[in-house]
Amino acid sequence: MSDTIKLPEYALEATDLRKTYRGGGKAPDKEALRGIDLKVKRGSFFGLLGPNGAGKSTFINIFAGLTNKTSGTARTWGVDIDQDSRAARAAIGVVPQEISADVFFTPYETLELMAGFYGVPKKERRTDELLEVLGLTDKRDAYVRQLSGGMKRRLLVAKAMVHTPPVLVLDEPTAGVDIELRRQLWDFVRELHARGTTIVLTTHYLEEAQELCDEIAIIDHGKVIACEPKETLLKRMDRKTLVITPGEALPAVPASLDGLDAEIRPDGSLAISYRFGEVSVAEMIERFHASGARIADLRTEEADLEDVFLSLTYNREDA
Ligand SMILES: Nc1ncnc2c1ncn2[C@@H]1O[C@H](COP(=O)(O)OP(=O)(O)OP(=O)(O)O)[C@@H](O)[C@H]1O
Repeated sequence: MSDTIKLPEYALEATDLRKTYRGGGKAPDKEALRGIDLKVKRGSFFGLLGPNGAGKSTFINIFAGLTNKTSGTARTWGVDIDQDSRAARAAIGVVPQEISADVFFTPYETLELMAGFYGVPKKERRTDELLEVLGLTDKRDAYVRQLSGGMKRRLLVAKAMVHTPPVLVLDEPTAGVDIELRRQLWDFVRELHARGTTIVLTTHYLEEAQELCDEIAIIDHGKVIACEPKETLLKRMDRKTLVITPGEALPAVPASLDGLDAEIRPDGSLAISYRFGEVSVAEMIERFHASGARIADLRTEEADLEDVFLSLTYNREDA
């Protein structure tokens, strides 16, 4: 990107984006996106989370040019996909969820074909560099069908990067990838992000999103139910848990803790869930001691993304 070009504030923007899949035969229509408003800031590492069938892939596929939207607007790198679909597509690389291998080509040929498809001039191609950073150099001339699942997935990442797009979208990139490969993949993606690529990631591994993303949106039943910086989202769960390991096994929750949300866990520890500012840790300890029991150990637990996710997506009324 040249410095003289004004960079957009948002890498992706969706306004009232809707998608209804028409049911064939007796199948009913499916409203997969029900008015999505979402902005992904340029330069962010954005997590798009949601339960199965929430609409994440549909959302991504509209930006990738693989699915037609029913209504609403979508802009990639400031370009409306209806007004200039070619320029919009050139700004984005999508690593799809499904592994569909081009079995008759080698990784090298696959990347060269893809670069040709995007109109990347020969001297600007990065085929060997991409194979190298994704650990595929020694498979450069093998048939793709001979690659392992993890290698095929890395080839998909390389394919999405041939035209050096400023926005890279990864749809469930580590499903079925072993820990070592997952780490390599994240190192690569982190490096891209550090060099300025905007990353949008969908994942079922909430720990992964919690570790990597700085901004998180949660989609459920085709609607955005939360979109905020990760830290803000985590603060929504202002509940903490005080976990006391008693000196001796407790037969029941001590009466001195009446009124508090306390339970004995299967491992024998006593867990008191409390809202920050509602009751102090000192008071809880004092009340525990008042029962005559001893404390062998003590710790607190904070909410993580999984708690937030479950509390937001579980049993929603408008679902
Ligand atoms: N081609 C299609 N025809 C009809 N319905 C579809 C089609 N593609 C997706 N759907 C439906 O649209 C809804 C959203 O699907 P989508 O794949 O976007 O969800 P997702 O959040 O990506 O799910 P997952 O996490 O399981 O990948 C689902 O109910 C799905 O069954």
